[in-house]
Amino acid sequence: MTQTMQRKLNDSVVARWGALILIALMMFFAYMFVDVISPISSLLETQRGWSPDVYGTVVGSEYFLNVFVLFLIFAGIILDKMGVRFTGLLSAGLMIIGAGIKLYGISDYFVGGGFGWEFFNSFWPSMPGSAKVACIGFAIFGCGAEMAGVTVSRAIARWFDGKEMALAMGVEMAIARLGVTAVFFLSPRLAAIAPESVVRPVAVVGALLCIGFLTFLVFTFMDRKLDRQMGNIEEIEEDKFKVKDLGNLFGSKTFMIVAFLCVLYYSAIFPFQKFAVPMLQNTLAISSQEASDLFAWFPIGAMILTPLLGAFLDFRGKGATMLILGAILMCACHLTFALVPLTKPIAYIAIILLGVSFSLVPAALWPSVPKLVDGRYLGSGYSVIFWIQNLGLWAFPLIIGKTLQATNPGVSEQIQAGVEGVTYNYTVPMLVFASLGVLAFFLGIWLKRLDTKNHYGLELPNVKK
Ligand SMILES: NCCCC[C@H](NC(=O)[C@@H](N)CCCCN)C(=O)O
Repeated sequence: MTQTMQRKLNDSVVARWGALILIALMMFFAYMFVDVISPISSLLETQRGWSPDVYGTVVGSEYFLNVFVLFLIFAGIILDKMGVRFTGLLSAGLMIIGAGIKLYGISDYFVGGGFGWEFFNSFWPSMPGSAKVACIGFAIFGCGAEMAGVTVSRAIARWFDGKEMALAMGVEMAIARLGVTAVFFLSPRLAAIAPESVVRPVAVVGALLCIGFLTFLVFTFMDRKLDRQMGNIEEIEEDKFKVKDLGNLFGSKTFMIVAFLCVLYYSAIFPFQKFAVPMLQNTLAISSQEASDLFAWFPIGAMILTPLLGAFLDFRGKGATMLILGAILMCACHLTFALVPLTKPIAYIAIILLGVSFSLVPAALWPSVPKLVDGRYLGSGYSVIFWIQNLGLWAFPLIIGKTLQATNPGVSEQIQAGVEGVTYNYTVPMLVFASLGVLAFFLGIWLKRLDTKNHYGLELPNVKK
C-alpha cells in the first residue's frame, strides 16, 4: 500500500484562510443589510409611519419563512444533499431578491401610490403598505441570510477540520460584526444627506450584497478543487444523510440544550440590536446618530474578542464555561439598562461588556456543535439550531415592540403627530431581555454538568496535537 499522503488545498494556510475571507465577505454584506434600518427607526416612524409595533413586525419578519414554512430545515437538508457550493450561491441569490423587494416597499415611488400600493393598503390597516412589502422582502432575504449562515458554518467545519476551527469561526463572525459596525456608522449618515431619506441606506447596502455573491462564487472554485483532492470521501459521507437523522437531533438532550441556550441568548442580542439605538436615544436624550455611534462599540468589542476567544477555545478549551460566563454578562448589562439611571459612561461600559458577552457565547457555541453532531448531518444540525433560534429572533422583536407600546400609551401617536420632547421608557422591555439571560445561565450550568458526566469534550481544546 502506498503511504504517500497528498497535500490538500486546505493544508495550505494561505488557501484555507483565503477561502475563509471569501465566504466571510458574503456574511459581512449580509449582516450589513440585516441591520441597515436599525439606526434609522425613528426616521421610519416619521417618514413612513412605522410605530414600534410595526417596526418590530418588520424586523421580525426576517425569520418568518424560516420558522413557519420550515425553510431553515429544508435549507439544512438541501445543504447536506447538494453541498456547500450550490447552497451558498442559492442563499446569496435569495438575499439579493429579498433586499430588492424590501427596497421597493420603502421607496418613494411605492409609497407615492406606485404599483401595488392600493392593494397593500387595502387590508390590515394598522400596518402601512410600505411595511407589508418590506416584510415580504425581508422574509425572503432572511431565508437567504440564514441559509448562508448554516452553509458558511458547514464550509468552515470542512475546511478547518482538525485545524484552527474555532479561530476560523471567530474570524468569520468578527468580519460579520465589522459589517454591523459599518452599517451603524454608515446608515444614519447616508440617510441624513439632504434630502433626508430612509431609502438611500437600504439601496446602497442592498447593492453591496451583489459583491458578496461574487466573492462566494470565487470560493466555489476553490471548494471544487478541494473536493477533487478529497476524492469521493465527501460524496460518500454526504450520501449517507437521511431525513430520519433529524429525529436523532430532536431526540438528543444535549443537542436540544445547546439549541435552547442559543435561542435564549441570541433573542436577547439580535432583537436588542434592533431597539438599542432608539433605547439609548430616548434614555440618554441624544440624537440617533450619537446613539448609533455609541452602540457601534458593541459589535466592535465582539469583533476584536471573538477570534481571540475562538483561539482560546482551540488551544485551551472551556467551551461550556464560556457559555455560562457570557450569559451572566449579558444579563448584567440588560439589568443595567433597565434599572440603573443611565449616563453616557455607564452606557459605554454596559455596551462594551455586552460586546464581551457577545464574544464569549458565539466563540464557544458554534464550534461546539461538531462535537455533538455527526459530520454527515452537520448541515442539518446547524439548521435545526438556527430554526429554533429563528423562532426567538422572530418573536422577540414583536414582543418587545408590543411591550414598549403597551408600557408607553399614547407616545407613538404624539411622535407621529409631531409633538416634541416625547420619549419612550424602556424599563420593561429591558427586563424581558434580562430574564432571557437568567434562563440561558441555567441551561449553561446543565450543559456543563452533562458534559462532565458524558465526556462530549465541550471543555476540551479543538486542535489535535
Ligand atoms: N457561521 C457562524 C455561525 C452563526 C453565527 C451567528 N449567527 C446566527 O446565529 C444567525 N442564525 C442569526 C443571525 C442574525 C442576523 N440575521 C452569529 O453570532 O452571528
